[in-house]
Amino acid sequence: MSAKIIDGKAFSQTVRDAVARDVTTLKDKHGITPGLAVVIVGEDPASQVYVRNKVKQTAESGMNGFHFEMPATASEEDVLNKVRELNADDRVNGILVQLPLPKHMDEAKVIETIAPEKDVDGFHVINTGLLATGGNAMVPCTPLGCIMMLKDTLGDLSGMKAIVVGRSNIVGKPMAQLLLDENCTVTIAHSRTKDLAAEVKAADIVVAAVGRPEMIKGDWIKDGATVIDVGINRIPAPERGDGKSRLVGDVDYEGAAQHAGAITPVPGGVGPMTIACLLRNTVTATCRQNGIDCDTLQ
Ligand SMILES: Nc1nc(=O)c2c([nH]1)NC[C@@H]1CN(c3ccc(C(=O)N[C@@H](CCC(=O)O)C(=O)O)cc3)C=[N+]21
Repeated sequence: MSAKIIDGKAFSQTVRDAVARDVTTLKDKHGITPGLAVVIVGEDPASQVYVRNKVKQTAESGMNGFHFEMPATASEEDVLNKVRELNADDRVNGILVQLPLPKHMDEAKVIETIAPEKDVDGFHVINTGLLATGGNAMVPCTPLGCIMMLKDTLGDLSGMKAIVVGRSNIVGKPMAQLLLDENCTVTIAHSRTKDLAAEVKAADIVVAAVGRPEMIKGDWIKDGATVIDVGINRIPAPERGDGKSRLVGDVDYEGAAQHAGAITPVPGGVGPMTIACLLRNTVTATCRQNGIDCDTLQ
């Protein structure tokens, strides 16, 4: 069997086109230009591609982008004050504080200081609570992108067995919640799971979000299953002969593609969808802050 490749790059373009149309409507009909503020503290080389793409695509969507870089030596209070300033700024509808933060800062404290209605990452406890209880949450961008790709590939997910490998607050837990909302039977696996291979083998949907290069082996995948690979791992690539590294996911792509019905590549899968969903969330936040029904924009 040879798997269908789920093209996150192409799908993200469709999402971004729709966002751009919504931004045009918000400007023309309501006189509002959505604004997204991104705060980066210190330098994490791993996230530089992300930041570059984000800034470029915010501009392309017609939104206002506000970019703040603070040194790694900034104090927690400096970051909290920046967040408070953005909370109070009417031009800013969405706030993203790039994680991870330097070790001397309390990430939870910074996140909980973001106004929940501007929390376009969906990391604030108000939003995680709303997601868990079926409310009107801001949904974290990566899980949102994953569920969009799954529904686009499979249609109705009702009754399917899904496994999420990884239990982080930013991907694993909200992903499991979204799959549950689609009436999947959901397993959350982690480092203490006994016989992970057997758990994965039972699943119709596999979402891998562990951050370990190629740890999910191809022969663990049930024939015909749909595989969503959230991992973006940079590893040495001596075979290239040019000293450069390469990107791999959390799934052994070549092996898994022999069994899967459909699979996301890395790069070009979940990553581009995450950014598109950040823009989508910024439009959603703008609508909610202004009492506009987002569904009627186009
Ligand atoms: N508050 C916060 N929210 C985040 O959503 C967040 C964050 N902090 N910190 C860093 C991580 C990382 N992240 C990525 C998103 C897209 C790509 C992406 O688009 N990758 C492309 C290109 C990869 C490449 O070529 O290097 C791809 O997968 O095809 C990568 C990484 C969001 N993060």
